[in-house]
Amino acid sequence: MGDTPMEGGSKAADKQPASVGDGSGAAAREAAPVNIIMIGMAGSGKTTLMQRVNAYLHERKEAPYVVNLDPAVAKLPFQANIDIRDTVDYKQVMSEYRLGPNGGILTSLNLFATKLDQVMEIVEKRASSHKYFLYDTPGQIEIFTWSASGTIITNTLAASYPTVVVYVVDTPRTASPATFMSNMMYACSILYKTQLPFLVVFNKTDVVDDGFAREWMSDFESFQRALSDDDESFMSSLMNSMCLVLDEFYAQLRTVGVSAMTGQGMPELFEKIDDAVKEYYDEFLPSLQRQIQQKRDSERAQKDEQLRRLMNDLTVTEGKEVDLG
Ligand SMILES: Nc1nc2c(ncn2[C@@H]2O[C@H](COP(=O)(O)OP(=O)(O)OP(=O)(O)O)[C@@H](O)[C@H]2O)c(=O)[nH]1
Repeated sequence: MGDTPMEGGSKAADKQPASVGDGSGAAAREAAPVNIIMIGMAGSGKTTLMQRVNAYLHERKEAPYVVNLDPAVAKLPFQANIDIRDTVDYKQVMSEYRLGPNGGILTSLNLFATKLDQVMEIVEKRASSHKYFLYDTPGQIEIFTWSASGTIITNTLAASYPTVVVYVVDTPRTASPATFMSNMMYACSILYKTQLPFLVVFNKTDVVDDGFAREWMSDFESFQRALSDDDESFMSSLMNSMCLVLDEFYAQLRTVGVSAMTGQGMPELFEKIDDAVKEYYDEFLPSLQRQIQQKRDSERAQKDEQLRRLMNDLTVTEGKEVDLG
């Protein structure tokens, strides 16, 4: 098992990660790369979308930098610049620690996270030559979004450069009100957990158009009608109440419909990503800077208090008289 995230076979330099700075200058914002983290249920089309976005950006002469964070993926349809599988052997982790598939993915991710400083060094080196950095994550969504290592990876990326979470939805499989609501609640929980600029991508629109989703999110009554068509049970009335809760989530939510298969919706996807980057600078970054400042202030206050106590405890004592004769 390698212990160093590899990039084209070369070792990362021994440097600290870059910082996004205060992001105040237009030129600095323009020059900063953008991290796009693909998250979604198994089979929603993350990997296919990665491949499509990769091809689209190549066409735009903006070749992205691609990072695979799924240790268990058998075959990638694209060339990853950094691949977790080059650092951690998922099958070896499973047998060495006697783990099942999910435990194997989680432990592989934990091991990889211990080398995150090296990843960030590579990212920093590549930041001037790539506008977009794409991150594919495991289909076992909770392993990335609810694990300490997933949080460390996400927070480290977001503290360094503008970062957008792209939540991929399998549109044909969410066309029933119950599945739609469950998926949106999941999306809401991920937004709440990461607190990052967020974009819901309704994928597979070549199979089912995402018009129904847009209508349900913008018109509460149309969703209620769909619910009552569905059934009249307790679940339906529970979903009615939850729908009210989600209404506020929808009001702020950025969505786009795409087909990773045909490429439909790619320009619109990037318009929304640009919009999410703006939110990163306008809201996320100032809030992050406030948190950092508060942490520093509280650490300083703690140190001052320790010093004050130390000084209070100080007393001058007179020793025994020494006979110099
Ligand atoms: N029709 C259609 N099929 C799609 C689209 N995107 C992905 N698929 C299909 O959906 C299936 C799952 O796609 P993947 O890209 O492997 O999904 P994933 O989310 O990466 O899956 P995991 O790795 O299990 O998490 C594959 O059969 C894809 O061909 C799309 O836009 N349209």
